[in-house]
Amino acid sequence: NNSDVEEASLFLEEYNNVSQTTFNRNMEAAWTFNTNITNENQKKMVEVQLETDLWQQEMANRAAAFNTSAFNATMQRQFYKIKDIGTAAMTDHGKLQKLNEVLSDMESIYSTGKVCFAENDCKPLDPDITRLFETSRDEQKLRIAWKGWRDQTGRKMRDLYTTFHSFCVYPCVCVGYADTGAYWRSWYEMDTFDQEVKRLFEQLKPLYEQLHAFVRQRLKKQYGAAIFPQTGHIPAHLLGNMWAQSWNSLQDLLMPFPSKPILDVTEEMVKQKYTPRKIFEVSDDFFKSLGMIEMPFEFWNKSMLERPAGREVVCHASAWDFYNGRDFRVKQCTDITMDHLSTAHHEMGHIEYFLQYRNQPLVFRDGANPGFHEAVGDVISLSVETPKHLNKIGLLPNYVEDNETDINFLMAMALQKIAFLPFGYLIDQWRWSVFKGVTKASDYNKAWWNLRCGLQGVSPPVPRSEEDFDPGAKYHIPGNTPYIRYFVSYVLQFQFHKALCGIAGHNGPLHTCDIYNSSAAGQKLSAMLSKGSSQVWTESLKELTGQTTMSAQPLMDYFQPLLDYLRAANGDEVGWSDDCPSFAD
Ligand SMILES: C[C@H](NC(=O)O)C(=O)O
Ligand SMILES: [Zn+2]
Repeated sequence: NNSDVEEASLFLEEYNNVSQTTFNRNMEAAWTFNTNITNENQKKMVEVQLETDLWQQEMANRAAAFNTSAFNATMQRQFYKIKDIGTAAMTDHGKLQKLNEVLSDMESIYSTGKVCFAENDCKPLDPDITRLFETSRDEQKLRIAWKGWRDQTGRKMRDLYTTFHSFCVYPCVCVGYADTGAYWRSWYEMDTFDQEVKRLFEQLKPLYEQLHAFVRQRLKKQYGAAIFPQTGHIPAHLLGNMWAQSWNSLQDLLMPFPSKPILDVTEEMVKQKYTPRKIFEVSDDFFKSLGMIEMPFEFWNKSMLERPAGREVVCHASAWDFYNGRDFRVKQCTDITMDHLSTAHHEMGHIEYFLQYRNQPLVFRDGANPGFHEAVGDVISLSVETPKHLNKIGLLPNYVEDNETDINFLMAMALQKIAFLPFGYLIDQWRWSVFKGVTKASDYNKAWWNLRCGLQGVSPPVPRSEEDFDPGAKYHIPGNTPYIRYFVSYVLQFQFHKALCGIAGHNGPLHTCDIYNSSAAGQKLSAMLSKGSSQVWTESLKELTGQTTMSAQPLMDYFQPLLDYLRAANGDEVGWSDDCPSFAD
């Protein structure tokens, strides 16, 4: 085959030109469906997706005709990525079409799901049911909504997911991999990746157990011990979130020192008449303060920053690269809450990454690994959410710093970051076992609740069975978006934060650091982001932090003062038993 470097360069040039228009067209069709869910838009998206997959197959086949062994590392990496196209490699085009249809059907069921409290009283997840979980302390109403959401989403997807699943086990359609899970893990370019995340999870478990014990004890006071199972689990509908994945909306119940000012600035945002646009301008301002790239004209012109009236949309927030170096958008049904301020930073972090690597060859316009992409915005939020910064931008007017507010702040951050860890870890534990064929369709829900009970210490508030399909009630399962990336991000973002705080000249504990206005930090971060996926992520990590491995140490150092407080407050009432209460066999 062909080892001619000249021809190889011409092929890469052609690929980089044609791929921009091919992927741009694909993103536009997906955007049209995501911002207006209709049968016609769904059909069009599936059609364009198939055409894009087939184009990728053709390019992969042409790339395979080259012998790259004598090419330089960058060319070799580009050829590798052009050939590494996952499920798009499926040669049975009928099956490929069916796969894309099943996925879009599940996405549609999830995004149009509503919880009905009465005949003509049905509410969507965003904003209504999300607000209910954040603000209601009515256990019965929460239980109805918890069950209703799962009846209207997961329960309706079980057969579709079983069909999807049949495409993803061995012989995997992702050419060259044992199954789809193996393909997804390959993006981390280390064959010990699953052991690495397991090691990190075990290392962080003691922090989670202490937080879980403290929250359980407070919630028992709030709701009475009678509705808590003897096994030590926390009923999942009481944790302020539809999936019990972040507990920060319970701050009013959980502050160690309740006499001090509350750190949830939602009320102040509403009082100051914040709009969705204002929320994104606050985030844009932070990136500008670091000397990074500000949001371009198209971003403000073409994003969907709030839920439109009169049509169905996919409300789960996401950031979009239209692969032409100019057009980048966020789609978010923004509500005026602190959680959405944080989400806006998360999504804009993706856009900043797109902007930083927009001149890379197309196959390098990606995160160094998927966890990097999820971490960018959250790193900025670690500065924004400090009381010092919230005070600076006028959202926390009467704030006085002392030891008690310090612990309160760490508790607020732990309810976001520590609470998330087992959830961020378990979703792909479940999915990888499904893709491997270890978890069969007949055990989907049992395997799910074994993980939810075992790792997260939560229990279902109503009995579950294999009639249900609770994984389908979480966006990323019907959306087929890998999830371990968020667990990786929650570890990496503290490593990034520690490094950037050092560069910004911060003195004192990590949790008081705010890198706002530090052009030195901005330059260092930009330099790393601009590399995209052109080099292995350990090189990118080294350029930013000096380390070449993921480390939970910065996260643990950040929360150390809280851990000391929790250990003293909890005594030995810590942990839960492995058996899963109220799972009907
Ligand atoms: C943590 C994850 N974030 C995201 O999807 O952007 C979630 O919302 O479940
Ligand atoms: Zn994200």
